[in-house]
Amino acid sequence: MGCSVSCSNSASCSRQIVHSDDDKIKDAKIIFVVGGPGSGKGTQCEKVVAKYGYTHLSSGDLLRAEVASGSERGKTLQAIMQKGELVPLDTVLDMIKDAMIAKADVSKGFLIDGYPREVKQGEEFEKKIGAPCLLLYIDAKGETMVKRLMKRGETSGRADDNEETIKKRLDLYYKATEPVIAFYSSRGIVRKVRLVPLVIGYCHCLNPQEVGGTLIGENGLVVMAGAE
Ligand SMILES: Nc1nc2c(ncn2[C@@H]2O[C@H](COP(=O)(O)OP(=O)(O)OP(=O)(O)O)[C@@H](O)[C@H]2O)c(=O)[nH]1
Ligand SMILES: Nc1ncnc2c1ncn2[C@H]1C[C@H](O)[C@@H](COP(=O)(O)OP(=O)(O)O)O1
Repeated sequence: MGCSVSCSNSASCSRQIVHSDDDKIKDAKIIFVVGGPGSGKGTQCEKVVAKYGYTHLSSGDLLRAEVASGSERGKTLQAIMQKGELVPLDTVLDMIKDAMIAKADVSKGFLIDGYPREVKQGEEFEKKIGAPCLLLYIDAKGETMVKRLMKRGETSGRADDNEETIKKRLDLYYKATEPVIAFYSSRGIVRKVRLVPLVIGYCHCLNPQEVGGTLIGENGLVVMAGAE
């Protein structure tokens, strides 16, 4: 919801200044988090949130919440997601925007996980919301992603964590999402995150300069630890 403020000098000013919801997020710090299915986007986002207090918004989680609500829109989405396909751009973008607005007053910045899935999604996001300052690209081998998702599928209850749909999601990732990385690389804002085996505690594999100083504090190092 927007709020409006009237000009105090009504004699000289009859104009109303309207602060819309869009204004609330227009200067928000935005970090896209991109990677294949099961690459560990959600896992790494949790670590960044724990350390830096950013707001984590996963497009997949937002869509699954809509499905769980039982709404008509959720039913349509479920059918698409079960097949491992992308839902319509406007739907996912509206959901992300609403979620950002809802958190705008308390957020230090947003980790947008699972978006953009294709270059067009990035372009539309920038038109409707704003530009990202960084894109974290979580890199993982195809066979690693498949292995993890098959394992996750044993307990996740996710209709798309099965062999056939995982393969389709992976194919779509290579076809549609990898070009996103090339698109933002040309702007110099992509940071490729290679997960290294976690032995004990955190692995400091990126430094503040490498992430442009945007994600972290003065002495901090970005925490990105994982394992095959
Ligand atoms: N062995 C291992 N497993 C991991 C690592 N990171 C994540 N996982 C597991 O791999 C699975 C996928 O991780 P997620 O963080 O959900 O990956 P995601 O990219 O968000 O996946 P989607 O939700 O499908 O987009 C989960 O079961 C994680 O527990 C890692 O570094 N090593
Ligand atoms: N930005 C986006 N655009 C369109 N569809 C999306 C989307 N983010 C998620 N979805 C849909 C299609 C995906 O197959 C499904 C699950 O997404 P996800 O939770 O990010 O998992 P994954 O990355 O493993 O595919 O939700």
